[in-house]
Amino acid sequence: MSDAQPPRQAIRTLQARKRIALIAHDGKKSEMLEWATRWKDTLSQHELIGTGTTSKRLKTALGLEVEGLMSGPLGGDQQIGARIAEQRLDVLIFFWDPFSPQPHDPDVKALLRLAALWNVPVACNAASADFVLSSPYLSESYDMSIPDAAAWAQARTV
Ligand SMILES: O=C(CO)COP(=O)(O)O
Repeated sequence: MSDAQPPRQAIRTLQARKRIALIAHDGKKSEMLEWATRWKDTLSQHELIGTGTTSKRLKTALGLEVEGLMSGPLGGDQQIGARIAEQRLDVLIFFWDPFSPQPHDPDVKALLRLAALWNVPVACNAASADFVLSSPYLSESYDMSIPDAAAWAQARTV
């Protein structure tokens, strides 16, 4: 077991207009479309990004503006993870499929780890996504605690 962890926390302020990632595994894509249809007006007030196929489906079916990254199995989850590490993502809505093993399972796990690490709000199903989108914090600025990366680098002696 390692006791290596960031020695203290820093504050990160999220702006009122959030950067929201939308991702759904194939078995969950229709559920995501149904959910996003219900929340279309709210979603359109924020900046949306998504993995390749999910973003394409949302754009085509709902006419939402969504920045499309790579498809998940081709590295899309890792691209979203990079946005989290760079503090360029505020909310993650990820309908992952508990019934289908994915070829890129390690990428999925890595993405969820980074979201947990950087204190990014995550919803992994429609009910939790309803809670996140109906939160008053979604349309306000919000101060959250994140690991202090500079203090971590300084404290490392290995
Ligand atoms: O596989 C995914 C997330 O792990 C989603 O990728 P697509 O949106 O390209 O289907």
